[in-house]
Amino acid sequence: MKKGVLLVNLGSPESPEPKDVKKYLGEFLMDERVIDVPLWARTLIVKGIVLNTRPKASAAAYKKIWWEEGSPLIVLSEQLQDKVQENVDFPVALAMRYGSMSIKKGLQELVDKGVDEIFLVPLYPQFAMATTETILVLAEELRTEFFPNVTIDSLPAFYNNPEYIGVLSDSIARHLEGKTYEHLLFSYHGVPERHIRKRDITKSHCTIDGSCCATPSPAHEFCYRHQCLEVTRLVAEKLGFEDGTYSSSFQSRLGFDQWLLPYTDRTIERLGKEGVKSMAIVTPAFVSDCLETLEEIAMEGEEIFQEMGGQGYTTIPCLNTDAPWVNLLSKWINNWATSETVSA
Ligand SMILES: C=CC1=C(C)c2cc3[nH]c(cc4nc(cc5[nH]c(cc1n2)c(C)c5CCC(=O)O)C(CCC(=O)O)=C4C)c(C)c3C=C
Ligand SMILES: [Fe+2]
Ligand SMILES: [Fe+2]
Repeated sequence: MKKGVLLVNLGSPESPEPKDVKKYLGEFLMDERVIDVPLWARTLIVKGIVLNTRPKASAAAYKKIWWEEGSPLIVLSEQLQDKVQENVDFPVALAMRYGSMSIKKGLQELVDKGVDEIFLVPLYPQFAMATTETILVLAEELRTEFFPNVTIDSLPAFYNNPEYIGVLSDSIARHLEGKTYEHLLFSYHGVPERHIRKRDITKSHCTIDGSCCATPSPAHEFCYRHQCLEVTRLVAEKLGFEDGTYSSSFQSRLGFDQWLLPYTDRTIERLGKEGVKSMAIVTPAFVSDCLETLEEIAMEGEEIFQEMGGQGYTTIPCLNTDAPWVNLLSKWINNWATSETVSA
């Protein structure tokens, strides 16, 4: 048996031009785990509405953050892959759930190198139907159809792993050193509330009423909201933050459904209106900086805060290729390779 690793992130358009953004959004949003409505309704929403309106605006946003080497999300994920490869003695491949760097190509690349035991690493600290689940389901479908002789293990969500919380807390503390800030906002990518209810294995726990996520339940294994709020709680505990100096919010909503509250843009607005003069913001649903952190948070967020009278606005980068994060991820991979159990 030969081992190999497949790191998987979300993906980006091929270029920040509207036609490429449209193609990418078409694939992404037609995923039944992202826009989780019947096919006819999804087709109507995505092809009839979103793809006729959004690509132009999204392309303009991508243009603001695009690097000479390409999409920040892809470039940073490739750099992460290279650094992890330096610490691991078997092949480390990289794939994206959407776009040309497909999971099928990633699996094929490993198989071509003689790999038949694969460790699949969704690059998301929290479980969500629209991220981790869609990766795991597609990888298993591809395995069954094209690579039946390969085995696939996967890294579970690591939102509450003490070493991950340590690495994230150290990064936050380092970026806040010497900075003045009155409030630290933990902004997570949002999902429609319906996604949380759908993955409630108890069928009754997730009332999303303010307290369910703080009440222990087996539902939390698949509760994105609980897993996000836990990251905030654990980091705040680790760094000794006082109540009232930090909070959590959810960004990047799409459409008219009820998404997880409170919304990040409204929270930044409220903080500014309430007279907070300086704030910092961290985005722990992402391990690599991307459109949602570099444009929506670092650019739009600052603009909103300043319009409301805020002055100091500090954006904390994602873990990207920080050595402690690279080392921790490499350690989980090497642990998988040497033990029978898979845990983060
Ligand atoms: C971090 C986890 C993510 C979850 C959960 C998630 C859910 C989710 N996203 C959309 C719609 C869009 N997301 C977009 C960009 C985007 N989303 C994530 C991550 C999560 N999404 C990332 C890392 C990115 C950035 C990609 C990049 O190229 O840098 C976009 C595209 C950009 C835009 O037009 O704003 C859309 C659209 C839904 C509907 C959803 C859950 C149902
Ligand atoms: Fe998203
Ligand atoms: Fe909950």
